Amino acid sequence: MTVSDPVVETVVATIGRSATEIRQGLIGRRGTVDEENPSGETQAEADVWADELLGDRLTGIGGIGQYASEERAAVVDCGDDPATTDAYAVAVDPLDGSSNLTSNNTMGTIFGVYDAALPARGDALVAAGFVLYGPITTMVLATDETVTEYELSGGERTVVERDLTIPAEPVVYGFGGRVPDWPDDFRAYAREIESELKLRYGGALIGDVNQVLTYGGTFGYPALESRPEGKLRLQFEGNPIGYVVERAGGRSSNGTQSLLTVEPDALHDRTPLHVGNDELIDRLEAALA
Ligand SMILES: O=P(O)(O)OC[C@H]1O[C@](O)(COP(=O)(O)O)[C@@H](O)[C@@H]1O
Ligand SMILES: [Mg+2]
Ligand SMILES: [Mg+2]
Repeated sequence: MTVSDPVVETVVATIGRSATEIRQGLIGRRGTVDEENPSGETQAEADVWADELLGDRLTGIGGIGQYASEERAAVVDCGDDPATTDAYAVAVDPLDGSSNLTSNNTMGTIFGVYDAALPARGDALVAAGFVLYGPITTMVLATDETVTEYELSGGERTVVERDLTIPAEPVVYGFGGRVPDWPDDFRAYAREIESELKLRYGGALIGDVNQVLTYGGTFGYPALESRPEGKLRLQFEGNPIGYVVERAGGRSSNGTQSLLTVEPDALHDRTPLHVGNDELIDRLEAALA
């Protein structure tokens, strides 16, 4: 099943084909480099390598005017200006959860295709999705039309689930950050959820969100006492994940409003991030109000 917009389809196909190579290329790239990314985090060799690989390929696609990545300070202009033409901008988190390379746990690649110049609001997304490097490599893709899950193998993208929706009955939850660093109102909400749902936390947003999409429930990386702005990045993580979960029938929130309506100030802005079944996100917002 292909996407009807040919530019979006080319982006998705390019990321799908690159995923097999990225997965293979992780071998021998589990160390860190002596550099920090624009968020001040130590880069893994694989972060830098995956960003270069995706950057080279995505900037060459006709109809793509900007490329931005969690691993680069500035937006790369690579075609017409998305602000004034119908070119799109692509933003990626080349490797999400790359600290999991050390322990050989799940990681992902996140992407968003924006019909606006970056940084942009999430409601300017025309498509977003992620690759999950689990026991098998899968992709979840959301467009205006639907959410689809694929298996990726040998450069092929095979549909495994059409019209993916979040199950109505929540089962799992995962919350990031250290408990003593959680604000009191979030901690009180978390205590309730802990007594209702089953804990799943793997340290890669993609792995944890995919469990929520599979079983129902919620994932949150809240505002912390030490970091009120949260940990995750709006353009590269919050917007695309919020878009996928909302398209799948759930909700996203920064604590007070949909992630897709947050006005960005800068490319590497962070945000508290909450996604999941709508009644859980309603409860979260009520708890933080
Ligand atoms: O180590 P912590 O604090 O649990 O943080 C885990 C979170 O950080 C991240 O690893 C950040 O993503 P990156 O690896 O792309 O920087 C998320 O995937 C994950 O949800
Ligand atoms: Mg990430
Ligand atoms: Mg990353």
